[in-house]
Amino acid sequence: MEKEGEQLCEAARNGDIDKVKALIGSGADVSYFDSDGLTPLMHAAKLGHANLVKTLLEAGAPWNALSSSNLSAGDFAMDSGHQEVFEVLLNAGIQAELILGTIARAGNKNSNSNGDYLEDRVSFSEGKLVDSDSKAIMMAWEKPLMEAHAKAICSGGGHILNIGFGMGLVDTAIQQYSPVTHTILEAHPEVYERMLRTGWGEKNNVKIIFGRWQDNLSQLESYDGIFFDTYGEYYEDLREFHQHLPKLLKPGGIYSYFNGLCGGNAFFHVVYCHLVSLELENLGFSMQLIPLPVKNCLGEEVWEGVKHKYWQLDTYYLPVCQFLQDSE
Ligand SMILES: C[S@@+](CC[C@H](N)C(=O)[O-])C[C@H]1O[C@@H](n2cnc3c(N)ncnc32)[C@H](O)[C@@H]1O
Repeated sequence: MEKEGEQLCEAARNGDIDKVKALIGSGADVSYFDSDGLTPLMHAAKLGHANLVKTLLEAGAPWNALSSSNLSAGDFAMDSGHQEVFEVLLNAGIQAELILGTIARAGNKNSNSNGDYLEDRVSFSEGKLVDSDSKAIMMAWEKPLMEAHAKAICSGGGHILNIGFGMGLVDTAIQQYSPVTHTILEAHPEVYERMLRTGWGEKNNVKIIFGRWQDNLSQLESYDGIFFDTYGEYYEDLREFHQHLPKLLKPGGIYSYFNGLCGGNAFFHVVYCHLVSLELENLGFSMQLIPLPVKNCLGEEVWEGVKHKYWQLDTYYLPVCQFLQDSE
């Protein structure tokens, strides 16, 4: 098996599609990792062999396998500038995640993703808010990003909704635009208690709703700007929130969310940016991703004492979604 695996990797490197097909036909393992920790798909992607990439994917090669340095075939294609291979892998990733998502939703109907986190202790310190496991809930390096999100959702003034207070960075920035009303939904008891202690309950235009957004939809109205940034939730929760957006956002209103999906891998992040774009466009929103460089605000010292480095990319893509439908 090992011998065929090595031969498959070599044939993939050489772009020898006939040899690859013959080896697959005789049972070679398409998900084999060679002694460098690379799969045949990674080799083909790295060298830009688009047809070979398609053949390997059709034979069941995993699009999302990772090398020992945490790179996928798509990362290799991106890094080497092989556009056609990149697009083939991107489509494979989107298709696979759409199918897996549908299966997961069918089996997961009544689960509550962040029940444990909401019962857990959190602690605030200089520059960060962490859970009891030292995982960062929110960090000060995100301040310029939060300011950019606030600017986007407040561009039309009016009534603003923010879901997830955290360190209050985005809410502080929203206040600079003096919205008519500023509604904040926050589910964690200690975060909520700190909001009250620091005077958020006394601001004239602020309405705080304590609880999970899922349990408080009936208290919400419709808004000119909405921002969504929760913790301990997953893509599925974001997706579920998006199903409510057509009711929550006024025509012409702006919606944005913290775009941290798969922030540890550049190619997976691109796959998820596309998935969310597709889904929002299907719901009647236009979607733009504005690139913001973040490399310079992210030195190694930023992550000291934090368990999981949730962001490792040089660019942040700020989503700006506009509701295009006319009101009837
Ligand atoms: C990443 S922080 C938000 C950071 C915030 N954008 C800022 O600028 O500081 C996420 C917040 O969402 C809250 N949260 C988590 N799940 C929630 C839910 N289902 N409904 C409402 N708030 C939630 C968390 O308690 C936490 O305070």
